[in-house]
Amino acid sequence: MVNVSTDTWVKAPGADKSSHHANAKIASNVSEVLAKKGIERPVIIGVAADSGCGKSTFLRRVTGIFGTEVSKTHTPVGNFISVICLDDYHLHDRMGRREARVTALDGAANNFELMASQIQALREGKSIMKPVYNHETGEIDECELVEPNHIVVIEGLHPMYDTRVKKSLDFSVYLDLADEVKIAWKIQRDMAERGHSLENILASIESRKPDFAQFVDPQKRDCDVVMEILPTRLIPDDDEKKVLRVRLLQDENSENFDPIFLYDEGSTIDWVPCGRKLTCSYPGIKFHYGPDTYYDKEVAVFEVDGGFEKLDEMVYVETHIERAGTKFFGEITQSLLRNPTAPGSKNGTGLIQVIMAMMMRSVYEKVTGKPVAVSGN
Ligand SMILES: Nc1ncnc2c1ncn2[C@@H]1O[C@H](COP(=O)(O)OP(=O)(O)OP(=O)(O)O)[C@@H](O)[C@H]1O
Ligand SMILES: O=C(CO)[C@H](O)[C@H](O)COP(=O)(O)O
Repeated sequence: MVNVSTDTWVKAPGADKSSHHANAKIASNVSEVLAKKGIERPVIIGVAADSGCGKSTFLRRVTGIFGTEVSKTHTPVGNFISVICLDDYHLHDRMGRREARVTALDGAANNFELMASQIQALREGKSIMKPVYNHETGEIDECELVEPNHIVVIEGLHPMYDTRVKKSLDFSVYLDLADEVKIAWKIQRDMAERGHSLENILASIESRKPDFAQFVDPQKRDCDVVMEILPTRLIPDDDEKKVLRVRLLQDENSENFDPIFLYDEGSTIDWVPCGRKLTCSYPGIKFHYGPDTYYDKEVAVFEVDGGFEKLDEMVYVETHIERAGTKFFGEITQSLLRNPTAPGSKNGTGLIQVIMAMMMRSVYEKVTGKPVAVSGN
């Protein structure tokens, strides 16, 4: 642990943009953590999505792939990955935003100067004293120490919005939910877990739409992978939005990763594996793989529409998924089995989240040249 008192600290650029951030600091030299943890160069990964779109669920699935616990906390939980919630760079507290009549999604309501200087500092191996946005109170709490780690995930509304922050990323992910799915998940969460009323939830989603469209949604056009979560095409008008069609859009020309493919790279395949080797209940499951264009980019699409019943049978599907970066036979299936009750374990969201977690591992290994120890085989 870096001894905060001995480190020499300098005020972080952007700290003067808000009184809440006045104590934000950056260590003036590379922290001892790098040597002690054997960190070559911290790998920075951005995960962008609106509130309630599954970022935490995805990052919990990253558990086990790296052999450590990863949760939405502000200090390194495991010995490998740290997660920073970018809400911590809100310029105002909740009351301040109400008075300024601005939403948290608005670029002007976030301190990108501070975000860029601190994420770059972590990438250079320096520790930072970072503000903390408290969602319980809506206030901005005292700064806390965040040390560099092998992987630093920055997740939230704007990881790819500011060009300086975007340039610091080694891998970028966007979770793109269709409105009807986002509403279904928000209702499920904000009513069940946060006691909100249906009308408040719907009003909140509506009020956020203009700023979401202007400041958050455009990030999906230029990132390494997009996970689209849409209503199924296997049945018409699925009111509950329980059956999902999930598409992984993979940039074919990304610097740090190679897209996965089904069977034969570059081909176009529709595959319905239900039958003797994969137990499906209505409406079953359908895979698609093939080339497409996405905002003038060439992408390789891996799509899963529907769901499956028995997690262990996924090993049959896994044998036909190529270049997923697995380290032993059945690793994707084992990772699903590690979290059998996690949301989406029996549909494309769980499967593709595990695949993206393995992409994160492959990016780390490519950038650092260091293999990640395999856990759990
Ligand atoms: N694949 C899934 N299938 C069904 N429900 C899901 C799935 N992933 C997440 N959810 C549900 O959606 C809600 C939000 O998920 P989660 O907390 O992971 O999102 P988040 O982006 O981290 O939210 P926030 O930014 O508000 O903290 C939760 O109720 C969760 O159970
Ligand atoms: O879009 C969000 C990202 O999570 C939140 O609404 C934003 O961070 C403000 O949080 P709160 O509503 O708790 O004040």
